[in-house]
Amino acid sequence: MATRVRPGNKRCAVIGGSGFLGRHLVEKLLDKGYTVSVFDIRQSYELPGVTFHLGDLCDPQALAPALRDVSLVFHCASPAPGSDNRALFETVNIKGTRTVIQACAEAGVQKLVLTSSASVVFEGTDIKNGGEDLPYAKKPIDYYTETKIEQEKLVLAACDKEKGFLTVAIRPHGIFGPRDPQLVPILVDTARRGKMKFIIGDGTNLVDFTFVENVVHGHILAAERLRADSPICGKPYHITNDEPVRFWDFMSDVLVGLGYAAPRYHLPYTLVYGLALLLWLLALILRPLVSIKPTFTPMRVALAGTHHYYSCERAKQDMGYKPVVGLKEGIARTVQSYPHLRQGA
Ligand SMILES: NC(=O)C1=CN([C@@H]2O[C@H](COP(=O)(O)OP(=O)(O)OC[C@H]3O[C@@H](n4cnc5c(N)ncnc54)[C@H](OP(=O)(O)O)[C@@H]3O)[C@@H](O)[C@H]2O)C=CC1
Ligand SMILES: CC(C)=CCC[C@@H](C)[C@H]1CC[C@H]2C3=C(CC[C@]12C)[C@@]1(C)CCC(=O)C[C@@H]1CC3
Repeated sequence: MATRVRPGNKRCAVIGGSGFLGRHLVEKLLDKGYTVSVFDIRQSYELPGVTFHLGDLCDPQALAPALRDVSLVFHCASPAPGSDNRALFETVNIKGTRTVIQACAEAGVQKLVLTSSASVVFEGTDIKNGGEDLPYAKKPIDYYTETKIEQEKLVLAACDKEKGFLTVAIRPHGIFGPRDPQLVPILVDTARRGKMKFIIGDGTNLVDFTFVENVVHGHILAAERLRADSPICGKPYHITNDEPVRFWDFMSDVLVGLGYAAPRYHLPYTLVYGLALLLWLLALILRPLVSIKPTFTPMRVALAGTHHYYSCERAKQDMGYKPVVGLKEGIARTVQSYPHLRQGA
């Protein structure tokens, strides 16, 4: 076990710092006077004040140099949720997170902030204003969620005030913003293929979409409030925009902002879910022969057609969280940042 790094030093590490959320987090940490060590499987940019360490987080020897002299670690690396590679999720999110915890202990790190996900309690059915006391999903909607649950449990259980190792988990939901590689690109691709004409269900289902800077703000607040006498030790926190919005209004605002038509025609939820399930089964059966990647997976239909929004009351109370960018402004800034995805570009 290494000696403890001087508490409060402004050196931190961001595991997954080359990714969408990770890079926004790194930029804000630099603004706040931290020096940052990024550990990632790839390097996607260069910035003064940032040292990159490339490697797989499952490899303790690769991780160690990134955690040297660091008192605070953010862990926001994960395989992309769209993958159906169960073994990869298990290796990176479960085994890899154990490695991260062990490497933190060996390096004398004092605080670990995990990026979890609000979807750890989502089973594909309505959640309205869900609190952190909801049980973990018994039937998680996919391997990604299944392994995010185990990852969160591992990190929270590792919180040990006696040993001076403090942990907390941030559960964001539907992160969006400039440079997001998922939400806007998938949406625009679907629109360009002429498949964004339909609204699944009656279109009134409310969902949280969270602007990336609010997610970053929640992470940094949690890190700075994480002390042995703080109520946040070993707990999960929902971080949202605190403005649930109709899923289809959000999609329409982004689409219209980029010059595409908003979806108009309604399809019954159960019909679309049933078809998605059939297609998923067909893709599974035919997998040895052909690779089919359906747009409408059961998971996506559930995300698009149910209520799932979460209360961030606990984060407000325990860490003084308040979103720093409203939804309308977040959408405007996001739309503006994708000139290459505009209709006709
Ligand atoms: N985006 C969202 O809406 C939400 C995200 N989250 C969580 O937030 C976190 C960040 O998500 P996001 O920024 O969107 O994801 P990204 O995929 O953009 O970022 C994750 C980064 O981790 C890297 N990575 C993956 N596997 C490894 C590995 N084995 N070793 C080292 N680095 C690795 C990725 O590299 P590569 O790209 O090459 O795989 C990528 O650079 C994740 O934990 C995710 O579960 C939670 C809720 C919602
Ligand atoms: C709220 C939340 C958890 C958002 C996460 C991001 C993605 C899961 C969504 C981003 C774009 C969405 C999308 C669909 C499903 C959910 C997303 C992938 C559809 C495939 C749903 C069915 C359609 O009619 C087309 C949609 C395209 C965009």
